Amino acid sequence: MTTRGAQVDEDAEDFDVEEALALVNEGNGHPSGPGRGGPGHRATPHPAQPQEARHRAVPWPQARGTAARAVRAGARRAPVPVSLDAALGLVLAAPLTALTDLPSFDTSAMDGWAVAGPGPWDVRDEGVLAGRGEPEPLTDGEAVRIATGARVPQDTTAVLRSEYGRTDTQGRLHAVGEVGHGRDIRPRGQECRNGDQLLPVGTLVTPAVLGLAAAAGYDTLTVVPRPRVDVLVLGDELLTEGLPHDGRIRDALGPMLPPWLRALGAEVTTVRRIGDDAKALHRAVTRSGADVIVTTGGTAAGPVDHVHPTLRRIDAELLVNGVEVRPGHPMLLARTKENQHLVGLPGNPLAAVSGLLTLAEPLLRTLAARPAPEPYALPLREAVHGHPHDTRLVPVVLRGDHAVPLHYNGPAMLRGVAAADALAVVPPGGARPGQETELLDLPWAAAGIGVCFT
Ligand SMILES: Nc1nc2c(c(=O)[nH]1)N[C@H]1C(S)=C(S)[C@@H](COP(=O)(O)OP(=O)(O)OC[C@H]3O[C@@H](n4cnc5c(N)ncnc54)[C@H](O)[C@@H]3O)O[C@H]1N2
Ligand code: MOO
Repeated sequence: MTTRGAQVDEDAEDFDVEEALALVNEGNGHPSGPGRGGPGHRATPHPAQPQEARHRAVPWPQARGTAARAVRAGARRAPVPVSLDAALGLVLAAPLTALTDLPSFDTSAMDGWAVAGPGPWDVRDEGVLAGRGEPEPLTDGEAVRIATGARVPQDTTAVLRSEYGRTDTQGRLHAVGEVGHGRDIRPRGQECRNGDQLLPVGTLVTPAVLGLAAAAGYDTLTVVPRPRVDVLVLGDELLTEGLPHDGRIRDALGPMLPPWLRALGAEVTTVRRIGDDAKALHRAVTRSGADVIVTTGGTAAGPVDHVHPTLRRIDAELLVNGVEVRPGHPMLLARTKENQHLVGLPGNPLAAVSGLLTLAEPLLRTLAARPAPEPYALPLREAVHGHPHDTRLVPVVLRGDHAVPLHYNGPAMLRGVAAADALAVVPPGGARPGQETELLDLPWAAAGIGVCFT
């Protein structure tokens, strides 16, 4: 569980960078392909379970694999050049190739004197500062005061640090100790030559990448744009302010999903609350130009659960119709148009988080060409009850080398996940204390920086 790289659809090879992105990201083995079910994940329903409720649900690893591979050729947005400050968190669609030598001139690495030949040296009156034009060449036996970062004059043999030099009464400079040839000079091209590839296609743009790009002469970077996501929040019972009253509750998903989706690489283009209105849902889905529509609620079979009927009405292709995971088993993934997918998150808030990480995360990762997070496992500090047949996703905090399960992990609760660092993937049947358990990092814990939330 240690390889890194994005799951890139083998079929999505339609623009130049696709092949390179696939090469960069290949071999990650995550999320699972069809073969990664692992022990305990069944491809068929358990005989003890009601068939009609479960017959279409697929094992959790399979659902993630399907979501990662759902993107067809051409569905990813074409690469665009963006200014450096807009590139953070995106993925390079062109290699970062040095536009200059780095350093671009022989540079003093220290404050002191540039010297030519063996000492003692006559010291020039005027020193050399960083950011100035080409200084006069030195002649043998000559020295000049120089600042860190300044251009080293031609024919300099070394830089003598201030603390290693002393001036005699005649003003001549002497070295304290040896001054090796080339000492404390950063030669032009030491880090790279103009045209060297610094970073490949598929690299996530981090703050360090921005710094390197600027140093190497870039004003813009060519990146894979964020997939556009429309969020549709369903439910007549939802309030957008104040206290719950009269059977109505606060909408927890409207505030939670947009920043989380951004953390997963999306550009959230719309957040709409459309109640339990089948017509409004149909209109919103058919008019959406987003790459991905995320709905919340209405996935089950209740009287006002309009997601499935709407998908049938528009003849959408159901790619995942229920997942053997708790919470969140009614989650779904559909292809609504050639280049558009819909992720149906269940309305219970922790079930929605489960759907976000199970279906939206791999789908958005592929669309954004992002590298997959490196899968990892830690032992659990306490036993976790399992579902008899389904995977459970349980909020945990990471303490030392252990994952500590949190309480308040019911499907309608966010109290556990709000305090969590990760979700533990608890296999069917549960996990013993000390059992190594796969962890899905939550964006705020994994990144440690604001990259993902920009
Ligand atoms: N007969 C059955 N009923 C249900 C089943 C089942 O298997 N058989 N599954 C249950 C499970 S599990 C889930 S999860 C929910 C999924 O239901 P929906 O996706 O249709 O969601 P809703 O019914 O609209 O809402 C469920 C629950 O969540 C609350 N909710 C909805 N949206 C929000 C929001 N934005 N913020 C906060 N809370 C929200 C809503 O009020 C409900 O309490 O179905 C079960 N039923
Ligand atoms: O999907 Mo549900 O959250 O298991 O209650």
